[in-house]
Amino acid sequence: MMMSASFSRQLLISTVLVLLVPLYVYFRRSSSSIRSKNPSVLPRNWPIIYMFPSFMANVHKLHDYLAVVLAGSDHNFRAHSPPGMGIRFFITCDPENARHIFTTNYTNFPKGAEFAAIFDIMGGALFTMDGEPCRRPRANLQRVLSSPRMVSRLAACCRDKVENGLLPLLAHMESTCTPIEVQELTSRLMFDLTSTMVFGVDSSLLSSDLPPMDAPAAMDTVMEVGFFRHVVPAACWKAMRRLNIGPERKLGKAHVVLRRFVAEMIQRRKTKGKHVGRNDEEQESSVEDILSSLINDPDYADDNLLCATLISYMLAGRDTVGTTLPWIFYNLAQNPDVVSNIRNELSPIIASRKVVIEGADAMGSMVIFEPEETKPLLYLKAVLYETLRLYPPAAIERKTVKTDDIMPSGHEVKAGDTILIAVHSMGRMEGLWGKDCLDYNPHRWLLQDGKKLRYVPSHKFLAFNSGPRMCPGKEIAVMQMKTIVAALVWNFDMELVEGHRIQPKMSCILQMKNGFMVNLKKREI
Ligand code: HEM
Repeated sequence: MMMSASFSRQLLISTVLVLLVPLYVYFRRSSSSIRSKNPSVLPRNWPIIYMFPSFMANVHKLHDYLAVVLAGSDHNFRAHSPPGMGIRFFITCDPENARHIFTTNYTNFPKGAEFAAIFDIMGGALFTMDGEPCRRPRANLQRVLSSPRMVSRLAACCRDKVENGLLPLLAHMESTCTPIEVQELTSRLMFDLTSTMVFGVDSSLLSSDLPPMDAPAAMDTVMEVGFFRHVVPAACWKAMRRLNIGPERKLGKAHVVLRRFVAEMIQRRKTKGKHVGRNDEEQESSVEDILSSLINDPDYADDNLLCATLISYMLAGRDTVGTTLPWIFYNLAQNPDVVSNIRNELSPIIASRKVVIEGADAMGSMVIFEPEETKPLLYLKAVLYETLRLYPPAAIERKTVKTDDIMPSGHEVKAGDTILIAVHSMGRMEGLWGKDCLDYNPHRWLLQDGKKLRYVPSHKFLAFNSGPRMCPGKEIAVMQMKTIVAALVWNFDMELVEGHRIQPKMSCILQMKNGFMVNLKKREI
């Protein structure tokens, strides 16, 4: 699943080379826009090459770099190209600006044509759409995802997968003293769960023979080359695509793999013999997966659009939860007190209901938790939110400006400007979260001795987006993460493999570059 070291190098080299060619990607600090509290942390503005050296020196740790720059510039930062080039960036992690962009004046800040071009594999799908055309597909999707039948089916699938896939596999690996790469495992798990949600078919990647991960690897490539496309001028990556060289060559192959995967899954779904699409009324009551809600919809008669849409839902479901889970376990491995608190919250459930997993053999019995049982748990939810505050999978949101506007922070933006909303930085600002903003502390989410979850508006806690395009899968994601984390934390102790370095990958999604290696030990309960 992980990007190979050579591709990683190739991506970095291509990024550097392509950035060196056109002068217009060089950032220039607009002196009037920065009211710095600490000018030393801001990118140095060199003659001719502008902020290019600072940018290149930090591109491998872009999110941390942006957090420092934004903390030093009152949460807002403007970067321009040299005069005449017409490239203007406004980078912000100011919640009031986020509210303006995502809600109050939402129609003035579309994702834009360049965003749609960067994610061309999802061309025409909801994810790349803007404005009024979103309304219908979004409403349809929300209807499907919130139907009681779908919700209970997804909960049952998740529970069964934990019981019959995840726990036995972990028990087996533990018994053979095999260190576990958590990110690959959660990627397999979430790929299977998301395939079931999207196609009604389990892709069975989470099994003891660890089958090849061609389609998940292709999805990772979409996100990694998407990052490349974001940071180099469009003309450059488009030329590389025409010539079929560098990262674009790898992306072309990934597109083929993903389209083939979708075609196979549709075929398997049909062969399964379920009623895929009937009359509206019957379909409404029988929707068990997203595909059956689309297959007879005239809006999706075009096979390319259907394929793009199904790929986008696979990415929305797998990438986000699959990326968040390793960060949760990474934080738990370093905070044993948080692990104890989770176990204390789970204990009363065990007292009232215990399920013994068959097949655990010498490992003894294991316990799972029903999604209904973990639903009311507030501390566990606080653990999820605290992880998403510090490690949001979509670390940067990109918008464009339709007509000239003034931000609540007082900054002017012009039609055609690009706005980057630094979601990752927003979770790390002292002014927003207090002096302990960098500490992992789930208690910050709790009130009244842990009896109430603190309300934080979505424009300040942006992990699930905000406004009309807020994530429609939030409740499902929370259910899945609670079920998985509860089972793992209750049944196993987890220890980081010594010397393993954790760092984010250069990607549109906040994956770990080297994965996350741990040793597991079955708990004696
Ligand atoms: C930790 C879990 C998750 C997080 C943090 C998350 C976050 C997000 C974010 C930030 C967006 C906006 C992306 C953008 O417009 O640039 C989004 C959109 C979306 N999410 Fe989620 N998501 C999660 C899980 C899920 C799940 C499990 C599903 C499916 C059941 C899902 C379905 C979607 C869809 C379909 C969209 C597109 C909505 C639109 O464009 O209007 N997400 N999500």
